[in-house]
Amino acid sequence: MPNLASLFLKLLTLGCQHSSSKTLERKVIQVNLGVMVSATTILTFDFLFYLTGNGALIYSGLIQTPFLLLLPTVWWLNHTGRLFLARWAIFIIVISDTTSTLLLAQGTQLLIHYYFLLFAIIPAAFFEISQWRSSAILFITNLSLYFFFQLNGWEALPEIYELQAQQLNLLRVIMVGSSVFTIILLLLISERYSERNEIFLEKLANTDPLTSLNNRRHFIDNVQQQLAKKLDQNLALAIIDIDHFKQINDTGGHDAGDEALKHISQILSKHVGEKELLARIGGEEFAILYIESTAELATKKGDALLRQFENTPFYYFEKEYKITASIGLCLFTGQQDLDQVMREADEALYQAKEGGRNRQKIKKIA
Ligand SMILES: Nc1nc2c(ncn2[C@@H]2O[C@H](COP(=O)(O)OP(=O)(O)OP(=O)(O)O)[C@@H](O)[C@H]2O)c(=O)[nH]1
Repeated sequence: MPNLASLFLKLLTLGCQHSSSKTLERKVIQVNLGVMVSATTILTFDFLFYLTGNGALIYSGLIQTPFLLLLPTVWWLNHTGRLFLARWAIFIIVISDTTSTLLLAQGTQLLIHYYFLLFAIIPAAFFEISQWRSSAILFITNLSLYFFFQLNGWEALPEIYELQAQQLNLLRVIMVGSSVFTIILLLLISERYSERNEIFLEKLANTDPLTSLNNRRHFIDNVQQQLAKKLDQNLALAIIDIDHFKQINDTGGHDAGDEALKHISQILSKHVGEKELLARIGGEEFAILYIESTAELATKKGDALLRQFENTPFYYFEKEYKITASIGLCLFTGQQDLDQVMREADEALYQAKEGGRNRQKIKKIA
């Protein structure tokens, strides 16, 4: 079973490695899925035709065999990076398949010409906006084919007229239903992919790429949201600045500095509670918003953090780097301007640095 699932996933994503964007990747997946849906539809109808025992329908199923065998070439084209050709290939195959079956066996009796409506709509999803000419050609061709057969009809092989009315109706319903199902499936994939892309882009816009912590902008947005929750709160904003960070870069190189920042981020992530907000707001500067925090609680937390830094040295290529930090803390109630709170915390941080580093200073604004 897991092998089947991984095979399905492999076939679905064939060619994605050649896609230059998430949108193109989605289209490649839709084309690959189109191959699966087309093959399943052909095989299902072949089976149903076999069940009816009607010779003309069984013959119409046989006519489809070469097209069924051609479908994997679409996967092969995607796999080899010929994404544009693959999209044309799937349409040429399914249009030829439908037309041959209609002309040589089924006529318009089973409503197979309704598929032309499906083939007219889908190119808009399969091709990119810049390839609108392909979408337009396929749209006009398929719509013309649909109108032609809808208005003029086409005679089926005589044996098809021997089908019972009930059988014929059932096959018609399945034929139209499968077109609608295909459209819904492709729409769902499109929606799911767009949703995933939005989440991905949002994360990218909100996160610091080096440490994966929230960035400054996202931190400020989150704090503003916290302030909007209620008027009077006990909040504390801490700005944490690593002491003499430049020395790590100077001694171990920029890469050592980067690794040290990751190490520091891990300590900070473990330190903050579930509801507290943490971010990297500058090069070697971090911020925490403590919620429901008195002066005593915030001081305790700050002290614990300073000890944690001291007790967790950073190693890079077996060299030990002692890490200490200075903290500027501002206690506030949520009714003040955030810029003012940040300025006060910065001022407290400056005092902590001036006072000899590896310490915290507290300010309170009412
Ligand atoms: N490796 C690395 N270094 C960074 C990054 N961002 C900032 N820095 C470095 O951090 C150092 C900050 O130096 P300063 O602002 O002089 O402060 P400091 O050396 O930490 O000293 P004090 O803050 O005064 O204790 C600079 O050398 C920056 O190049 C980064 O993303 N990666």
